[in-house]
Amino acid sequence: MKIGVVGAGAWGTALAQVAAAKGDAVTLWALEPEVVASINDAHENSLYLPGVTLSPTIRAVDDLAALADCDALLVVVPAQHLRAVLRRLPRGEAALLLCAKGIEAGSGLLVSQVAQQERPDAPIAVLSGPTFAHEVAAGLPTAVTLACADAELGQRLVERIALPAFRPYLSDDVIGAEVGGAVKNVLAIACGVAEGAGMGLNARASLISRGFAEMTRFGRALGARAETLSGLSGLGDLVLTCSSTNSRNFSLGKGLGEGARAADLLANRRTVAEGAFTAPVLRDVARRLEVEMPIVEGVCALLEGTVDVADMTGMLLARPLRSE
Ligand SMILES: NC(=O)C1=CN([C@@H]2O[C@H](COP(=O)(O)OP(=O)(O)OC[C@H]3O[C@@H](n4cnc5c(N)ncnc54)[C@H](O)[C@@H]3O)[C@@H](O)[C@H]2O)C=CC1
Ligand SMILES: O=C(CO)COP(=O)(O)O
Repeated sequence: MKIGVVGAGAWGTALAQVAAAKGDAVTLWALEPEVVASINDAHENSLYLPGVTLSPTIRAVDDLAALADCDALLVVVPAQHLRAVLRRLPRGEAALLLCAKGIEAGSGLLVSQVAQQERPDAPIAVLSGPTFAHEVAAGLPTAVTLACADAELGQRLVERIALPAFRPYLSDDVIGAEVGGAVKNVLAIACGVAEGAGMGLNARASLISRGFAEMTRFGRALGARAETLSGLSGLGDLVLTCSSTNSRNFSLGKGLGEGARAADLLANRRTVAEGAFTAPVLRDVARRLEVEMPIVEGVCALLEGTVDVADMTGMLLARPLRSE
């Protein structure tokens, strides 16, 4: 199975390294010419994954047409750019393994739903789970969810990307795998806020736990299965992302908790904090589905600057007492 990777940020580069680990050639499309040059000349992505020596079998390209002969494409561009990039991909039979975590602004669609609209004939799968890119690139033990409605294709993809320290678990719940990855980014912002404002570890644990209840309610409303939400791509990724400043979303929240404005924290940043883009559209979809998501509502209000940290905390703590 010839693999191509679309998007050479930290995660696309780490996944190219995974796909190349068995010695196969991997074509990696990068948006930025300096990333193409850095990978081909120095076997390093000095912009997005500095310090990692990449396999020499990874060839970076700046032209999406170079992916035309691939059997499977790992699509790793941020959720808000996915539709535009899919429109420019060469037509073909390649399976799309979608690796971004987010909900598209405007449409309110999950990544697989965007891909189905743009590439209705392409077989689709989703890769998600607790995966900091630099740890995967360093070969540290990692387990992920690979979700695909077509069990045979899913099995082939699992076997193609599995490594001794990179362990995919197969699922047929595509929506469930995506909901976890999209929602946890918003909840990680909330946990970062608690960290930045010095609220303590009890607060963080409560946000993870009550946030998981929000994720589960939202996922169930979209048809996700409960066991997917409590698996690697749901609870697993929630715990990872809510626990470390290695997470861009947690770090963004920490800055907010310390009193910075969202616009200042987001200005001129090169790396993506998907939760900032997912939050308002997640809130809108949840309201439409009549799913209660008070933590997500609070994160949105803080990002929009309509409340400060004290207001947000007060609003969450003053909600009516209820059973768990
Ligand atoms: N970094 C990580 O540890 C992980 C990231 N992800 C997800 O993977 C996706 C990509 O994230 P990263 O690789 O971390 O990105 P990154 O933050 O390292 O880099 C930003 C990426 O956005 C691309 N980009 C910027 N403007 C663009 C445009 N107009 N069109 C197309 N691409 C554009 C850049 O070329 C670059 O590839 C996100 O959805 C993220 O949530 C998932 C798992 C782990
Ligand atoms: O998705 C991730 C880990 O699974 C990466 O999280 P951040 O995008 O918050 O850095």
